[in-house]
Amino acid sequence: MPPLREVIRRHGLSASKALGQNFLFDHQLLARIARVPGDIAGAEVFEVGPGPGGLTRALLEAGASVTAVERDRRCIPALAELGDFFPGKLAVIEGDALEVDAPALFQGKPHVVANLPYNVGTALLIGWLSTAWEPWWASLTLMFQKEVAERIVAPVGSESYGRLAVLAQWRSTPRIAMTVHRSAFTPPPKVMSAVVHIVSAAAPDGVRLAVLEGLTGAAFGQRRKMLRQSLKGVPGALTAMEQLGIESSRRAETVSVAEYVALARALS
Ligand SMILES: C[S@@+](CC[C@H](N)C(=O)[O-])C[C@H]1O[C@@H](n2cnc3c(N)ncnc32)[C@H](O)[C@@H]1O
Repeated sequence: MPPLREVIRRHGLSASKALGQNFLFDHQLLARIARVPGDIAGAEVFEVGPGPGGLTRALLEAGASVTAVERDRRCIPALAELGDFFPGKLAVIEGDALEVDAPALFQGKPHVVANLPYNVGTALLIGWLSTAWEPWWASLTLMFQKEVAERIVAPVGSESYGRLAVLAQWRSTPRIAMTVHRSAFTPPPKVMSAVVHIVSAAAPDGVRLAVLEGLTGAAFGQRRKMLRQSLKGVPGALTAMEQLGIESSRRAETVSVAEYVALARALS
């Protein structure tokens, strides 16, 4: 296979700021990211935003079958060329990952792997955590700016703890698998990055996601306020808090994921 930098030069793939493009070239680093989901030999992988295909190569080299969605038309010929080295193992779809019906693309449960611009990555993550449960994916391995990764894994009581932490933790287990220095990217972004790995867990019984989201939206919408104030507008919340022994003078960031789940169950 030709070196990645040569592919980029030949296809004129200068990084586009508008598309949030920061490319990774370090072969060892890419191989480490491809190992985060575990042994993917023979497994299906859904890659979002392959760009010139650095991570795609690493996933294919690890033995996966990759279906990739890329929005930048310029990258498609370079990805097709990569596919020629792994016959039958790479399918590329030109399109917007926010609009693609991803579950329909797979027979089994794919591992999802993505290095995306942060706004797109967060929107997709929220969608992937909000699907019917058990989810259609086997695991999520996603690059984020470090601060967003910290919000996903944040423990109760920490500054980063909020709606995203509760959504990511109430029926799945997220962890930061590795941090990635900004200098690893071309061009380097302003901030550090981290790879988050998420596997699903059993959903707690009797809890509706919409109710949980309503609660956390209200509570963290006014995170400095006491719960008796911030949850005043959520029907039944104050009574449920009392029944569950959750002090109404507490603030949103002191309420654990299990306590939000118990409250949502009482209101579901
Ligand atoms: C940060 S770059 C990463 C490229 C490559 N995966 C790497 O690690 O070097 C993000 C990629 O996502 C693509 N992208 C951005 N928004 C997208 C969207 N909504 N759907 C699909 N791809 C998108 C960009 O064109 C770009 O190729």
